[in-house]
Amino acid sequence: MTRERTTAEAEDDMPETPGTGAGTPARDERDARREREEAERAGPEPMVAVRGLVRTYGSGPAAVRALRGVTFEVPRGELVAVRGRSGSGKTTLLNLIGGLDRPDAGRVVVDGVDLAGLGEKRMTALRRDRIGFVFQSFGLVPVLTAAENVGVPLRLRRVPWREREERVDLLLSLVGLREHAAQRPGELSGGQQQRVAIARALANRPPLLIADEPTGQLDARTRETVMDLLRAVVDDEGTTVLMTTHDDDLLARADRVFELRDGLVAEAGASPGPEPGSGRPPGRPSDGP
Ligand SMILES: Nc1ncnc2c1ncn2[C@@H]1O[C@H](COP(=O)(O)OP(=O)(O)OP(=O)(O)O)[C@@H](O)[C@H]1O
Repeated sequence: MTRERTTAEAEDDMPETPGTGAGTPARDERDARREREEAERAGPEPMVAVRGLVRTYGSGPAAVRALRGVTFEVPRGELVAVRGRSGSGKTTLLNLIGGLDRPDAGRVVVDGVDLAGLGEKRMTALRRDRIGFVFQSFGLVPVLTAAENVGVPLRLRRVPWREREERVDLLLSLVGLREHAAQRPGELSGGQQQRVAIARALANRPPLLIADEPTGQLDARTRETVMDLLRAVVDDEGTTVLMTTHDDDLLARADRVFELRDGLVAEAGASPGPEPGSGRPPGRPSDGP
């Protein structure tokens, strides 16, 4: 396939004139333009870009090298799963991407923001506004009702009462729990609690939802509902979801699966029904990279 020559490529073929050599302002401008054009050709920037991530716990002979140079990307609008044996570093990886922990080396860019450049205040704001977290243990406040739990992130952002009520109502409908709005976590099943946690994570309309073993504590039937919900969050809400899981059924519903092994990551496969033109082969995730 032929494509039109870019301005930078056309300029490259032009004879050098005095004053346009390497290191000159004209050359710098040309390089910058070429980078912009390459970025445009490469398409939208990923929701998450991780480069050479290293995280070691402790030091000396007892040191645990949880991540030894992890590089991967999470494209926007996909349900992406990370799997790996217990202790392979999945939670460590999510904590670094979610800004809950800092790496020893490497880069994490979330929604175009390089986390390394953020102080604690801006990191907190990024976590609040751009990332929703869902944990295996739900993390709901026991004394608050389902509706109040979902409304917590909105209160933190001082969203006015009426707008808050509307958003909470919409979110509880989305997760199928409108009828349970006034119940406290202790009065809900595990699957219902996880759905409240997902609704709460979506309260601030984060572009990225991070979920650590979201179906880990659930029985088969409630797992199904939560899996449907995560798929709907991606397909209907346009949210990007990055999750860790051991659950084969959930892995099969992911658009992309990465495997963490020996502190490194490899793409393990894609689920059936790739997007037209994505070039990804159909089929369940393979057993290894
Ligand atoms: N705070 C910590 N201090 C010391 N070692 C840690 C700490 N957190 C994790 N580790 C170690 O780092 C390695 C990776 O742990 P991590 O929790 O990221 O794995 P995981 O893949 O999420 O495991 P699981 O599936 O069991 O949750 C493990 O060997 C673990 O023991």
